[in-house]
Amino acid sequence: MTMKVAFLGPEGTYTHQAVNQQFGSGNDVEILAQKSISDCFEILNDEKVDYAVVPLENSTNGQVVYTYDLLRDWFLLHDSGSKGEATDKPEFRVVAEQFVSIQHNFLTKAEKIEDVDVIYSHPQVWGQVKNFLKNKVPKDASTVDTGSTAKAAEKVYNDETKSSACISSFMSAQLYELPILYKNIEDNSKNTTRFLVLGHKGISYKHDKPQGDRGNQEQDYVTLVTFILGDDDPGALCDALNSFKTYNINLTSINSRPYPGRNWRYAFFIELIGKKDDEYVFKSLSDLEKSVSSMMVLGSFERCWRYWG
Ligand SMILES: O=C(O)C(=O)C[C@]1(C(=O)O)C=C[C@@H](O)C=C1
Repeated sequence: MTMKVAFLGPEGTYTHQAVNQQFGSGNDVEILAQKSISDCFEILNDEKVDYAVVPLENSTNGQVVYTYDLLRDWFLLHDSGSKGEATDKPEFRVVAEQFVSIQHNFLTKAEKIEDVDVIYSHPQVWGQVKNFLKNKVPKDASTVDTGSTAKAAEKVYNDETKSSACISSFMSAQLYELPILYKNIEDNSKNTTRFLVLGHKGISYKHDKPQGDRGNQEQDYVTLVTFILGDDDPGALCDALNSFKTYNINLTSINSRPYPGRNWRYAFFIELIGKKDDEYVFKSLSDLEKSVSSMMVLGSFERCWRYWG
């Protein structure tokens, strides 16, 4: 049975590569490119696809804030921009993760970089190629954000002036027949982006076989939780996080995003090691319950073998 997978498109994005890693590119997988990360959430919620793959964070410049804000809106507010409590929560959850090594290339039809006056790419890219932008790009060239790195390649492909360029993947260079003027221009050679696979059901289809068997160890599972603190008590966050210590829960990361409606109030995202079902999280974090006004388990899933490099 064909599996339908939505992803941030068009084809050639790094998210497309994450889809290929997770599901393969056989004819049992139908991929549906979406214009935005938000559209990936919408089409999954409408159950028009089985899974949606979205970028979450990058090892060089951190959070993909668009995705964090969508997780907040869908799971804590549900109706983005609303000030009240979340209405009906979505059925889908985070069911897997992928890690893609991000090697950026400077693609253009121009003969030399001095002829380039505009550079397109996804906003997440600029922070990953700071040295290249500072040392190689003409000072009067402008940078323009696009919905994805492949969208940037599409724009350069359609540009007759030959004075535009994009920072995109090798796959985009091939798909949009764009010459690579500079290869691997990322600041950090280990530049990696983490992607989430969202779905209504677990990953029953394991294409991405790990190399070697680690066995079912605690650190082979990750649980993502999001919550909003209930009041302005300065100790509320410490109390909340202390409950993780009390229950000996291995907290690996905490992120935050503004919580609409009240300045300087935040939605928190925490990551725990271990396979924790909702009941365990809510039960063992009961102390947390006292200090939070809303909490959701975004998913509990297997650690992708690529995490270990
Ligand atoms: O634009 C793409 O190609 C994407 O897949 C999105 C995205 C991102 O949002 O982080 C993914 C990896 C890179 O860090 C740059 C862009």
